[in-house]
Amino acid sequence: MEKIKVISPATSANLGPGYDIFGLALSEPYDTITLSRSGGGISISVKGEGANKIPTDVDKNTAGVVVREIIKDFNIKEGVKIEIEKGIRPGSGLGSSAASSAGAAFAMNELFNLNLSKLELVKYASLGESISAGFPHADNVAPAIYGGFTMVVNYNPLEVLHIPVDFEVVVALPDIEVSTKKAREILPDSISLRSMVNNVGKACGMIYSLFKKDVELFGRCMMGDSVVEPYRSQLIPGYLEVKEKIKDLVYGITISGSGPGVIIIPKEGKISRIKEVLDEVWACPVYHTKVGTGIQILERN
Ligand SMILES: Nc1ncnc2c1ncn2[C@@H]1O[C@H](COP(=O)(O)OP(=O)(O)OP(=O)(O)O)[C@@H](O)[C@H]1O
Ligand SMILES: N[C@@H](CCO)C(=O)O
Repeated sequence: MEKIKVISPATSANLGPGYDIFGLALSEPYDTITLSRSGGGISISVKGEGANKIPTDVDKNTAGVVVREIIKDFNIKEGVKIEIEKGIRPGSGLGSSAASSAGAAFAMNELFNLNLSKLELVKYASLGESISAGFPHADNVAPAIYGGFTMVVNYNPLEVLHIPVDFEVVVALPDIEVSTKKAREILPDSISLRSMVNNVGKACGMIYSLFKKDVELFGRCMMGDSVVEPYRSQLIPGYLEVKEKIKDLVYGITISGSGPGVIIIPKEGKISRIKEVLDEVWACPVYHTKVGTGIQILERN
């Protein structure tokens, strides 16, 4: 194989109480990533949403870092041309940086027949997250690779659990820039025992709800985070207003990843009213989508 083209989806990390643990793959938006074997070295081109804000330097681009590390570890003698078409705006809270790193890891595995497991792909992909977030958090790259709902239950050694799920979500992307690095820096180093008990309880409720297919329980527990949302909501003007205005139209709403994206679990028949509220407050892009199945191959030749 000389060339492979994949689509790598947006993901929503944390989902309220599952900070750095829970993640959900979305069906859209997504990045399209093409890797081709080339004579030597690594080259990167980026076009699409927010391309002007994304470095093409191998050591600063999340896909570049992943390709560089795989080439080194597998002693690959060829070069790789990376073409990224961004469908996910960077700094969105929708796993824009993760979509590129996960897509690159997945495509390298196919292009060079490396036979890496999904867990190994997550390990490589999370190296890309180190440069965008300052920490190799895997809660966006895991759902991009596995699809559905994922839990990073341990970081060292890495352990990822996966539950395939299928429900509708609405994602709003206000025109506000929040960098993951900054949104991590404002969080406290320690929390009270009471907050810990609250968040663990809500996280347990969410996992149980997936086995019971109880989307109401999922959304209600997702809104129960008492640790992260109180800090990060300050970085997203309009968030608390939207939350109050749509509370009767949704099963749940929370900040997606580090924001400013917001993930909403809508009640049946309420989508158009939800969109009206989002339009009144933010007049921003809104995706009515559903949980996705992760990275897909578009072409290989
Ligand atoms: N291929 C890439 N795609 C997107 N962002 C990239 C890429 N390579 C490097 N970056 C950098 O990563 C940063 C964006 O990552 P950040 O984690 O802040 O946003 P995000 O991935 O959309 O959000 P989140 O991780 O909260 O879901 C930007 O500074 C951007 O320049
Ligand atoms: N868990 C990470 C996800 C970033 O998308 C954070 O919230 O900082």
